[in-house]
Amino acid sequence: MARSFVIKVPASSANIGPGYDVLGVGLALFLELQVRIDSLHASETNNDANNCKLTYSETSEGYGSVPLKSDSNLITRTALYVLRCNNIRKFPLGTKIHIHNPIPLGRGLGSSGAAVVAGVLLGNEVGQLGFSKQRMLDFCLMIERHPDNITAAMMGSFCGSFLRELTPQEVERREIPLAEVLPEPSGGEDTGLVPPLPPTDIGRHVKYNWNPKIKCIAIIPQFELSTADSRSVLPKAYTTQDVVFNLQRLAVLTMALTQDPPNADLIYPAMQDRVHQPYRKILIPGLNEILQSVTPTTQRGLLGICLSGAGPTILALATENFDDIAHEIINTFSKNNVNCDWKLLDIAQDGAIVEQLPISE
Ligand SMILES: Nc1ncnc2c1ncn2[C@@H]1O[C@H](COP(=O)(O)OP(=O)(O)OP(=O)(O)O)[C@@H](O)[C@H]1O
Ligand SMILES: N[C@@H](CCO)C(=O)O
Repeated sequence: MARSFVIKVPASSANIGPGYDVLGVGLALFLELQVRIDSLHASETNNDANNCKLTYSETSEGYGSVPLKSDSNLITRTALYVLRCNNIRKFPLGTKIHIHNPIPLGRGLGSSGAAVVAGVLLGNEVGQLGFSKQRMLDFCLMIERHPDNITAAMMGSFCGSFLRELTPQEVERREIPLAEVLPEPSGGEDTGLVPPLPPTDIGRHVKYNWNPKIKCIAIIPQFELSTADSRSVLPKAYTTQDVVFNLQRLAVLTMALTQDPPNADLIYPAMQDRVHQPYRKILIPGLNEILQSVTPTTQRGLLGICLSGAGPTILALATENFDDIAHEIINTFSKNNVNCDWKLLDIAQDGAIVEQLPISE
């Protein structure tokens, strides 16, 4: 019998200033997969080694560059990893997936986190594995090995998370090469390898409140910066002073963003950071000037400003005056020869969801 369902996963902004690899907020901009499984039309998916035909909407971010073979696309590779951990080698016969992706790639809005979360939900759903969201986080964290974007995309809202310490045996299961977790695109024969199941509860998280008056302005430069490149410029060690600087602000910020009315005098300084932004300035022309010059004093309604995730997007939190704030930042970027788009985004409260659709012949 045919089955049809939709998977929706929000974009996310990680770090929020001092919360490097800790804080993440889900944003109401959704990666969407329309999935149909119909074995009576299996011939349509015959030319894919894993029984899966992928299409990508023309209006999506990454159209033309995102691979559409199931063993190379991040979403379906992730789903295959989940299936293979559970001894299922392929998608069910006649699986068709149409992807619509409005999340810009490599900009600091959690596109890869959303793709990984979507892939794990897809594997869980097509394999009818019945995993909880908490268990699905474990699979995600085998692939994207910091929990901030992943947790916000899976759980929604404003989250704080950490990776728990693993036992030596669990580390062995977690430290297997990524190529074994996500089989390399090969075009060759399935090796039959069964990857180990991930340890349980790798990631622990809490959801904080978020004052709904606080809106997210994302100013999105028109160039990509991969998370790997943006992490490569960070130091291996920090001074006690810089660590304490961030910890103090992190503790205050999580509560400050819940308070009503939001207090810019508290939020703005609590969003300062000494762990990642200072080092990433060399990769993002104009970042230094923007972080220094756009303040609640210069911009009515602004509460705080930071790099979104690994950048290059800027996240400005504000209660009003969104257009002016965005254009002030866009103008500074443009003086540095960087063109931008911008979006005003609400918080995605619920995180990733699967909606079953009525069966049609
Ligand atoms: N919908 C998608 N389908 C397939 N691959 C995707 C999709 N979204 C993202 N990717 C892959 O993830 C890469 C971007 O990941 P990267 O971690 O560098 O940036 P990001 O997730 O957008 O930013 P950040 O992690 O800082 O928020 C893309 O180049 C692409 O390879
Ligand atoms: N915390 C991560 C988020 C990007 O994936 C970083 O800043 O590198």
